[in-house]
Amino acid sequence: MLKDITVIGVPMDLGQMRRGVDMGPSAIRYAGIVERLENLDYRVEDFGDIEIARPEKQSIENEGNLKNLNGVIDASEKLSETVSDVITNKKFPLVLGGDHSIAIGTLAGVSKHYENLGVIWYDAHGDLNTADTSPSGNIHGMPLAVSIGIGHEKLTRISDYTPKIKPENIVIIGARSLDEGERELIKEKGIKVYTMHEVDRLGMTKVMEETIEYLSHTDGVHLSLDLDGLDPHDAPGVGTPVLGGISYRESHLAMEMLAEAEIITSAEFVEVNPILDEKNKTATVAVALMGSLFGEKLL
Ligand SMILES: NC(=[NH2+])NCCC[C@H](N)C(=O)O
Ligand SMILES: [Mn+2]
Ligand SMILES: [Mn+2]
Repeated sequence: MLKDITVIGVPMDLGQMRRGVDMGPSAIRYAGIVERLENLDYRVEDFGDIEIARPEKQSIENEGNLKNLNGVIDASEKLSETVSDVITNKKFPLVLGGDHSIAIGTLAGVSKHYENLGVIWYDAHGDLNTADTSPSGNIHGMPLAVSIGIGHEKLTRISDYTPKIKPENIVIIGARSLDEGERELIKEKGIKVYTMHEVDRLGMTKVMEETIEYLSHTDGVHLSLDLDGLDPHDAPGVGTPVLGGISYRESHLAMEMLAEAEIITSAEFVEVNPILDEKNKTATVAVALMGSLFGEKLL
């Protein structure tokens, strides 16, 4: 892994309707992310936050079934450029959300730099909806579809190219809530998914061994970790919690195995909502997982 990390905050809340997720980056910084990584001998630079339009200032514009479309597009373009610059400067981009719609911008910035980018989508959800299939109109339920080139043109063409990633380079881990259209897309595109059934049945060790093997032909791997992939008992501060999730321990194991395999080239941790949290527990869990991802060990 690169020895230089740039932390980028994205106080995005336009991709869903619950207030508070814009404070995610602050909560993660408060939980000590910079110090944690510095203690592992990384040089860490905090870029600060990407500016997000506040709905109070600009009228909430819905286009079809896409809430706050223009605000999400603006932020995605800015984030894409910032992430791309970080990679050009040979630094590891570590993006802190914010709701999961930010993955549209992150992947737009990352994928330019790889021929064959792999993506690990650690999440209770597939985030594979489009305006037509989404039950909510919330764009945080759409970023993975957008990144394979499916959805509104203004979203799929962020940074002027599409698609960002190939369906066969994606592994979803922790899924337990999929909408009908998402199931169809998964089947149609043959996307690799480890639902909670497989996590239980195989155990996290096997799931990660297989994931690492499955992505071995890629030239970079982006980790997009939605804190709601974890069980709400361990990560209560999320906007769309789903019971029966991945445990804190399994998640540490997953991060440790990724660290050992040395395959992760960019990462984002999303959906931390301090208003819904218990004493910053979810941000603290996020920071602990980032510690493991970057090689923290007990002995
Ligand atoms: N990133 C997330 N937490 N996504 C939740 C999506 C929930 C639901 N599938 C929707 O489209 O609205
Ligand atoms: Mn989710
Ligand atoms: Mn998600």
